[in-house]
Amino acid sequence: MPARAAIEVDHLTLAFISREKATLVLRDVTFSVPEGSFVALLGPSGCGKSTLLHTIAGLLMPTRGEVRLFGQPVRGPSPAVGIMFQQDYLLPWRTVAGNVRLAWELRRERPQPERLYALLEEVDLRDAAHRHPHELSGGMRQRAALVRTLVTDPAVLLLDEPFSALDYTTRLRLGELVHTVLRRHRKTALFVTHDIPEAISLADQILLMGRNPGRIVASFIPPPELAQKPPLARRTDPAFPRLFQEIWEEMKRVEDERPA
Ligand SMILES: Nc1ncnc2c1ncn2[C@@H]1O[C@H](COP(=O)(O)OP(=O)(O)OP(=O)(O)O)[C@@H](O)[C@H]1O
Repeated sequence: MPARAAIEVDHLTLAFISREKATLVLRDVTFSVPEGSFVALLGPSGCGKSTLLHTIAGLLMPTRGEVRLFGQPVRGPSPAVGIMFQQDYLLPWRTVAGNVRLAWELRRERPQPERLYALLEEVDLRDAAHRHPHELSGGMRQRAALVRTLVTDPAVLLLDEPFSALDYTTRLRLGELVHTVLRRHRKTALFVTHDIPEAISLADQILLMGRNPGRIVASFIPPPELAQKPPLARRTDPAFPRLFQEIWEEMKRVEDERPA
């Protein structure tokens, strides 16, 4: 039986309206993300990827169309959604454990120390639980942010370029780790990136957006021999450069196109 849709974006149009003008940012965007899958959103700068993520998170309201989570229309922020950003937004005066506990505090829920330490263990941060953010590397900080996002058990994760501030090796390692952890916890993820290899190495499906206005222009599904491998192993599979080439051709076309 096919997986049910965790996220449905249904003919979504969004314009930012001020007293002077209306800026159409997203036009008629339609796609769905099956439960438990990892979908990457690629597209040129300014095409509306973050705006789309914020709308799915219930932080922006559609001008037309609808977003649904597990069949329910999104009317505002939901506990079913966790977000990870490029910046970790850790509070400098709190320890790693204290930052993670904040996720429960904001929801007025009782912290669960066992769950906290199990997740820290899973991302190899158990020994850093009582350190402050300034004592951590960039990769450790993002791992702490991942635990803070996961600890309240959201079904859906929205990841807005969470690795882009990291050095290359850390970025590859963290991609592998996030993929493993999200699979293990059966999370659904929508992941924004500018990086085609990153999208191919992580995703079950890759959506390419065009701009002016933002819309979905193409969708790519990695072949099974690629999709069944973990992220780093995908990069050395012969199918990898073929898919890269296919996406790159389409991306060049999107980058060069004139406003619609
Ligand atoms: N509050 C706002 N009011 C007016 N325009 C906005 C607002 N927020 C974003 N925009 C515009 O919407 C467009 C899409 O922005 P968005 O940040 O979603 O793009 P993006 O694809 O995530 O870009 P990048 O890849 O550079 O992060 C841009 O042209 C931006 O200037």
